[in-house]
Formats: sequence, C-alpha cells, structure tokens
Amino acid sequence: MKIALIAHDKKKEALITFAEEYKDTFKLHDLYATGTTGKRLMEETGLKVHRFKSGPLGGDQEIGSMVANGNIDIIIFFRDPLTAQPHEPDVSALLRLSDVYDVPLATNEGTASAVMHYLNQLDRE
Ligand SMILES: O=C(CO)COP(=O)(O)O
Repeated sequence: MKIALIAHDKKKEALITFAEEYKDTFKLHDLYATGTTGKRLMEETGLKVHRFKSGPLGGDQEIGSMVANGNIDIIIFFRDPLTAQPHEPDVSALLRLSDVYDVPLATNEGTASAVMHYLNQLDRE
C-alpha cells in the first residue's frame, strides 16, 4: 500500500510516537510525507519515507496530485484543529480529493489506529 503521513506542527510529536508504535506495519508499505513530517519521521523512527515539499509550500497539493492519479491508498493526517494554518485551502483541497477518490483518510489518532488494525489484518491475509 502507498501511505501518506502528514502532521501539523503541534501534532508532529504524536505522529512520530504513532509511527514508532506501528513501525513493523509501516515498514511493509511505501511511505510518503510532506517535507518536515517526512524528515522527522526518517530521523526519529528510521522509516524510509519519500518526502514532498513542506505543507505550506505545496506539499499537501503534491500529495493531492498523487491521490488524483490513484497513487495513494491511505492518508494519515494528524491535523491541528486549534491552530489556523496559512495554507488552509491546500489542506481542504486534499481532504476533498480523498473524498472524490474514496481514499481512507484518518485525521486523528483514534481513526488512524482503526486504519492500522485494518491494514494489519490485510497484511496477514
Ligand atoms: O503543513 C502540513 C500539512 O498541511 C505539514 O507540512 P510539513 O510536514 O512540511 O510540516
């Protein structure tokens, strides 16, 4: 599976912890991330990640383009619901495309855990 991992600044720590927790599963898949999220994931978990530009510089749009071309299967996006983002339109566009193309999108840890359990199940089959 091709999995996109994204986190806003105040959620990056939580995403790193989450990636560490599910590292054995993530290792089996192709990982993509926005710039800073990807950098931290690689440095702090050792996972191999294909990095796009940073979110505010177009990274969400690059991932959106992957979605539109059928190249992303799952998006895990730890959003910060309490901080305004300068690139909010890009964020909304990515969320919209996930609905257009019916790509599972987890925007919080609870949903992301459910998606990972599902993925584990698929990996065992
Ligand atoms: O802003 C982001 C998503 O909207 C994340 O971008 P970075 O991973 O570059 O911080």
